[in-house]
Amino acid sequence: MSQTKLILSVNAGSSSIKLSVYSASHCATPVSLVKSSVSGLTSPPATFSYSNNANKGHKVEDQESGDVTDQSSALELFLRHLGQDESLKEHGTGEIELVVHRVVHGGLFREAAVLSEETIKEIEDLTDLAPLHNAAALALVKLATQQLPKAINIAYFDTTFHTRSIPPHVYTYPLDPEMVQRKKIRKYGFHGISYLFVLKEAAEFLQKPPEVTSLISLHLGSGASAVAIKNGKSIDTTMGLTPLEGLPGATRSGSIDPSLVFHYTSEGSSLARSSTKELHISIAEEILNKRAGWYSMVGTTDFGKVVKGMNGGDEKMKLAFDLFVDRIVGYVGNYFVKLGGDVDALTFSGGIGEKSEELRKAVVDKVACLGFKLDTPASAKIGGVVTRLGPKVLVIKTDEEYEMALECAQDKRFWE
Ligand SMILES: Nc1ncnc2c1ncn2[C@@H]1O[C@H](COP(=O)(O)OP(=O)(O)O)[C@@H](O)[C@H]1O
Ligand SMILES: CC(=O)OP(=O)(O)O
Ligand SMILES: [Mg+2]
Repeated sequence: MSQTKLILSVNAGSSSIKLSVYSASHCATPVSLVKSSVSGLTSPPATFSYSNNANKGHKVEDQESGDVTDQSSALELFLRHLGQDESLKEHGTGEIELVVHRVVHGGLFREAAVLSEETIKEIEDLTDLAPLHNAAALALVKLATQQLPKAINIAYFDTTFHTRSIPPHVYTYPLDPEMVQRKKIRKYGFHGISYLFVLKEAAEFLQKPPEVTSLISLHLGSGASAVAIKNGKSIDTTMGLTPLEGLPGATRSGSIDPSLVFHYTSEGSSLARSSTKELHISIAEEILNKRAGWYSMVGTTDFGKVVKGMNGGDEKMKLAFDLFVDRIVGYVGNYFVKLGGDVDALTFSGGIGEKSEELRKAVVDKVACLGFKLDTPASAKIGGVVTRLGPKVLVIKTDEEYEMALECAQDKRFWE
């Protein structure tokens, strides 16, 4: 029997940070001890929750945390609460030994990477290609290294699930091959940790091995994307070189006519004021990443408020909702064709996918011509990890933190 270790999973999204602690041993299923999150980072004040599964464990429910303004201050708050959580001392050495970080852009890394000076440098070089994510993730790595000095830090990448299998004619952009090669310009794809979790859960639910399971999966959160999974492998996804391509999001435009940039502002290529030493962001990139999406259309990053406003008769909110549905169903149609109609399920995940019955109903109604339908009321309670809403429609509560801990428990590099 191998030793038990405490793993801390750190999932820095664009509007939230999700943190979980697991007790794990090599090749065993990690046991969840603590779940915590800070949400609403783009619509302050942020909300902090902490819950230990043990009866006597530490608990904080939806506490407004005005002084938490970014992912790093969120991790500091979490670590203060973790320090007060006596029950963790009963597991393993009582100290966090492995910290697994979700790093959104992993370029061509083919597997998880132990964070060293060299791998951190490689990730730093990708920072400008995930302007809302990579710099924040690296700041968290630095903080975790300072505050948990004995732990090994490991990066799990959103990109690997896609870069392992998307074929060249899909990942190549029609541009000068010399420049493409030199600048490593290609579709990378993101949300891959979430899609791997969704694939495994959908396959188990459908009682099929993942290797023969085909899905159209939607990850709809602050950042939104879709993927076509053929026999367990990503064959296309909507995000590209950066997480900006494809579907619109809370503050992101998604795909637009590239010429629009030059019409929008004559200073598009100048550096934005928010550029830092670590992150170079042009004015155009700032507008399309941080000042677009439903935030720009209706002034909120919370899609729940978009739905509420629409239901209350607000026409602008309805436009934002309809536009999102339109772009989603366009990709569902596209991927249905790419999968030759061989689709085991259409799955919904992410904050919006898991919580908005209106959005799910609108999407499924529009793709009814492809054979998808709801036979369970759209208002059905979403319980457990997988909820079936129709013959080929599933809601899957994604868990990137668990997926990273599971992969870590299975990787012999961390247990020798
Ligand atoms: N009840 C709800 N209805 C619709 N959308 C919701 C609801 N609750 C939360 N959301 C949306 O989910 C988003 C967060 O999704 P999540 O996947 O957790 O975020 P992130 O992209 O930061 O990882 C929020 O920004 C909000 O737009
Ligand atoms: C890649 C991405 O957009 O991630 P998130 O939705 O967590 O911000
Ligand atoms: Mg997320």
